[in-house]
Amino acid sequence: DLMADEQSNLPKELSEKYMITKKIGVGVCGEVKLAFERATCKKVALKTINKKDFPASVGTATRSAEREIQILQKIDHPCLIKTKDFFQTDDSYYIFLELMEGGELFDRVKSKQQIKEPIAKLYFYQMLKAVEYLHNNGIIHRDLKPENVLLSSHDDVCVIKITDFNQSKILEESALMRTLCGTPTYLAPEVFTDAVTVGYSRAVDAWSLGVVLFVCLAGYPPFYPDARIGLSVSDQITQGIYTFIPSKWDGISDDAKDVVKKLLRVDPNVRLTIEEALQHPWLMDEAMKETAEGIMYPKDSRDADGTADSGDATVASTGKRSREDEEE
Ligand SMILES: NC(=O)c1ccc2nc(-c3ccc(Oc4cccc(O)c4)cc3)[nH]c2c1
Repeated sequence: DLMADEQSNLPKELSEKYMITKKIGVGVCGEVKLAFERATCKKVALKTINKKDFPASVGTATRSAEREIQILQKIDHPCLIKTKDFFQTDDSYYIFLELMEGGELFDRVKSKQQIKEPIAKLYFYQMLKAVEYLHNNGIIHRDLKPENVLLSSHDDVCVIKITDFNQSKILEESALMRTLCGTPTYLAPEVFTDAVTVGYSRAVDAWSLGVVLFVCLAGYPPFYPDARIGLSVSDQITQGIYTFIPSKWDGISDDAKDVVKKLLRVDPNVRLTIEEALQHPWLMDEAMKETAEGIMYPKDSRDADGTADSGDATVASTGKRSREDEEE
């Protein structure tokens, strides 16, 4: 496990409460280790963010770390990772998170080559519900990928949780919104026409979920470096050029392909929103939703009349946010 010196420069109260062992994941901004709470012997994940890792932009690292921590402590949804504990020193943040025994979706797809369609649909439905919750709370994830989708167990049917809010963005009321609330007597026309396209930053999450769904179903990514394509990955993306390789996609339903096509639309204005994806025929599958709701809101958390205690409590206070809730 940890080298003695690493264990030694941890805050004393952290070492007294937890035993840190092996590395289980590496993020862009730090690493994730397996830890045990000494009092309960329960396993937890420890995400360490070193402030000094980006000397040049130490300000940015700290701000994004603080934003990540702010989001982690505010969110409450069965498909979003929860914080268990938190420590800070001059040069690092230590965030204790619930341990997801099934590991990262990335490794699951790698080991299974392709995820069976009904299971991919169960995972995708949970991702949509998690991102719907984030968007309704004015948060854009901006880094959705299989490495940031964790599985609660080794079983196919399990809860998934989205993690890593290091790249996330919190939507604030914008100057444009305040302008549009005023009297437009002296307002130039382009302010109105520009307003039509502002506020689609959340569409990036829909695109990313399209890529994640593609990878789960097909076992290969839609956009990847390949000399035979003759285009850089960024050109493939900006032109929306990808292939449904028949040998991989033959056994997969047309509805599943249709969701992917409508999420991988280059123009964010016509791309499927999270809400529209939840209404797509592929997701109109009561049996799947029954299974999903059953594992997301296990019966012990249900009250007498069997209704689930909604994980969207926070949303109730803020309700739906219009597209205009975007900073410029
Ligand atoms: N990037 C993040 O913000 C983040 C946040 C939390 C994370 N937890 C894991 C993780 C959890 C369990 C894994 O399998 C194991 C490893 C050891 C024991 C075990 O039971 C399961 C692998 C990765 N990866 C994470 C990444």
